[in-house]
Amino acid sequence: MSTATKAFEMKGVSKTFRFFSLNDISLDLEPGQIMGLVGPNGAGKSTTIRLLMGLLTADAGEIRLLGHAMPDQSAAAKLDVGFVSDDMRLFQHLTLAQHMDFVAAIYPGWDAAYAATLLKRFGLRAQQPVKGLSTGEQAKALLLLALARRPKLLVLDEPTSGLDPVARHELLTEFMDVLRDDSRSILFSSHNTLDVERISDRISFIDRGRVVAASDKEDFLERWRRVQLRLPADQPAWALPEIVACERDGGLATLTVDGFSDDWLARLDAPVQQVQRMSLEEIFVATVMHSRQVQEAQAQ
Ligand SMILES: Nc1ncnc2c1ncn2[C@@H]1O[C@H](COP(=O)(O)OP(=O)(O)OP(=O)(O)O)[C@@H](O)[C@H]1O
Repeated sequence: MSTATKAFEMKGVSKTFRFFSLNDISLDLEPGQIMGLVGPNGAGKSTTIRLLMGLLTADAGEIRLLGHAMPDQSAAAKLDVGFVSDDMRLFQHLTLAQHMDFVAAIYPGWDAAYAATLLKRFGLRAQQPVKGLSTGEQAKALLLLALARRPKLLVLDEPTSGLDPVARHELLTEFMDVLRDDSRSILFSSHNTLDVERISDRISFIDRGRVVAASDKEDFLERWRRVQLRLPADQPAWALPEIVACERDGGLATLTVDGFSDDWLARLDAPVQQVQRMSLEEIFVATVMHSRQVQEAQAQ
């Protein structure tokens, strides 16, 4: 196990609003890794990130950002954390160059050469007042300001929303570049499972205020399969914990399996038609649907 300070840690964190509660969130990230936080609308992704950044105070639990207790030590933590969320705004009457000067004056890690490279790569004009930039350009400008600080941890709430596919591609490439220095880490939330699948080392699924699954990306992709096999219509389906869904069509059954292995499949002792890997999007949907079914069954 690594002894290095974790990029962040949340233990048993809860927060209740009038119509929503975030329950018992426990997540952590090793330095040098990217975590994708994935969840449906209103799942609690932004609330989790706001708690982590000390913008909200938890009702219960412990939060550490680069080893600093939050929110008490947030000033120390934030020196080394770059944060961008989609409700952030730039000063509309200033140019991007003025923003860059401003950020460079505050943060000692500012890397002017890297900022110049990002300006070119993102196709931004430093001398143009921000109010003349498109929405996507403003999002890229915010990301440039965060990236060029070379923070130890980047926390990005929906960083790719509003960006065109080319800009998204450039940004994801930039994220991978950040991790060339293996003490740096990224936490980002997204609905876009393709982006998450492409760059994350760790993935956490969140739904209705709870973490419903969290593991290494490879582990998710290895464990889940769609298995199609022949099963006579009059024979009951298997009641096994690994089978999270079973669709039947005449003599065919399609199983969605979490915990697949060749040995497991052999135990079913049925003629197999097809075994397919699942995309992260399919795994995400199956995880959320299954967790909701379990919760609803428990509530009855
Ligand atoms: N300050 C607040 N006061 C009351 N309710 C809040 C507050 N902040 C968030 N919520 C509620 O918490 C729930 C989760 O919101 P949150 O923004 O964390 O979700 P999300 O997963 O980021 O969603 P989306 O993908 O749609 O952005 C929502 O129902 C929202 O109304």
